[in-house]
Amino acid sequence: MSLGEKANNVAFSSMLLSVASMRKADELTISYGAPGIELMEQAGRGVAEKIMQIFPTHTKVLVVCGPGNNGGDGFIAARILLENSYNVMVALLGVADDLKGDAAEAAERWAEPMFSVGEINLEEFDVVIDALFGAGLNRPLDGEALDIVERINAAGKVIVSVDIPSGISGDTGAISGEAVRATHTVTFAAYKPGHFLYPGAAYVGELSVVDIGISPQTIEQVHEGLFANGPGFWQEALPQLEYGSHKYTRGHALVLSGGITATGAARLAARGALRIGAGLVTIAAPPVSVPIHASQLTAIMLREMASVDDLNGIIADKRFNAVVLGPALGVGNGTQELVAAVVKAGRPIVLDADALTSFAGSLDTLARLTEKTDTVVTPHEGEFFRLFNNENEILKGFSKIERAKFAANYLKATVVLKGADTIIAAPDGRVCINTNGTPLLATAGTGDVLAGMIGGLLAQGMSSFEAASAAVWLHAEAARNFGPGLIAEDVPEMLPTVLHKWHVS
Ligand SMILES: NC(=O)C1=CN([C@@H]2O[C@H](COP(=O)(O)OP(=O)(O)OC[C@H]3O[C@@H](n4cnc5c(N)ncnc54)[C@H](OP(=O)(O)O)[C@@H]3O)[C@@H](O)[C@H]2O)[C@H](O)CC1
Ligand SMILES: [K+]
Repeated sequence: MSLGEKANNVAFSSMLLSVASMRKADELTISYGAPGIELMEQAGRGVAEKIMQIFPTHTKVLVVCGPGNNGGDGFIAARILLENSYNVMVALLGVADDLKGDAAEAAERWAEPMFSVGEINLEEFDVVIDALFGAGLNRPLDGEALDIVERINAAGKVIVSVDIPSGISGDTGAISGEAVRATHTVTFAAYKPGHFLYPGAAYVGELSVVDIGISPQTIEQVHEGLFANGPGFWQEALPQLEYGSHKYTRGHALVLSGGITATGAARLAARGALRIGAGLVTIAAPPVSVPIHASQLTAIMLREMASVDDLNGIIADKRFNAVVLGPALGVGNGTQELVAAVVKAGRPIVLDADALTSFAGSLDTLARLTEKTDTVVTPHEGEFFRLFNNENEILKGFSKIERAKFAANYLKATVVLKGADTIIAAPDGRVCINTNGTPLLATAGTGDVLAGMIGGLLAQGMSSFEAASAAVWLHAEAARNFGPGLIAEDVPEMLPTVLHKWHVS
């Protein structure tokens, strides 16, 4: 696929750029002959056009500009709005004479008066454009910078942030002191990780990206393997139903069940695997649990598993081509042995919950297993800490992305580090940041469903990183489609609606 085609391919639009790679893209584009002020003109125009799309010309707009190129974008946006008969004023944090380079040129092109942020009464305006800080934020806001951000937040106006809400780190989403709570954020060329990582994700408001003349080739060239999760990223990798499909071509997922008081988790996982499209799903359960399952299963099949030998007997059948272990399986050596048996059989596996906690304190034992077969592990923060707390010295100060990458490399597995901003990290260094997280999922059993959904996609032959990314996004989308009152049992049943809405098979 040529880069040009790639640019149209939605997966391309999923590429995220770090602040450093964005700066490199900027420099490369300028070195190819596009003057920086031209990029700034297009950035400022993108912001102005967002305002003109939403607000009528009599809207009173205040552009608050910072001391750098983020402020430069603001001057351009102000001039273009004025040229389109908008009622615009500009307030500057700092001194116009200190402006340098493209920002100074942009200020030159704003031929109207410039006020200081101290002179401005925010009450007089309808919309505030936050052009204070963007990629160049390098320390917590204080003094006048903090004061104007607090005043902007307190004014209760519509706020459009340029590139990233001022005070938010473009790379981590962390807040430096305080940050602008934007209604809209307009960014350039590509989204940044800080747009999707909390708390930043809660400050951006409605997010949009505008092309400022940085070519797909350049973006591809500086891209460091960071992706925004969504259908655009994995849609092409999803198993497609063909006329020749029959249940065996759609794979056979096996879910291991816990004891008599903990059978629901396996049924939730199994249902998730079936609904996401696995042709067949079987639960392997200890004898005491068999009658419980038998009375509640219909399309999902059931096998008795009294011992590891029984499990070996079951997975000797090569048609079982993905295994989900963990949901309420029990914590201890028994579970470690079940994991070892499935690894020996060489099938793709999903390790969740107890299958991870059983290895707390013996991370290397787990790593020696997970490196042997295609593995997805799905820890939430607590399980992650229990597994990696011996590595705490190394991980101290690591961002969420860096922790997920460390774990993926350590385990040679795809790591789904769950949370409001779930991170999916592949052993090869690629990282996918989820973009549709919802607190609706904070209810018992939704993690079991997710583990099953990943297993169901692995059973259909999808590779781990894409399968985990697709399952995470579809799982959250199903919850969003259901809405308040969601319980785990509802998630699999909402999948058909989501799969249909997003035209995925
Ligand atoms: N291709 C692109 O991405 C383009 C981006 N554009 C815009 O440029 C900004 C980045 O501009 P930059 O000048 O690098 O930095 P900022 O404008 O974000 O910050 C300005 C300066 O502010 C100072 N600073 C940083 N943090 C603080 C703080 N907490 N309090 C006070 N001052 C702060 C810092 O200077 P110092 O000398 O004080 O360190 C910053 O340099 C990007 O976000 C886009 O909006 C281009 O316009 C188009 C192409
Ligand atoms: K900003």
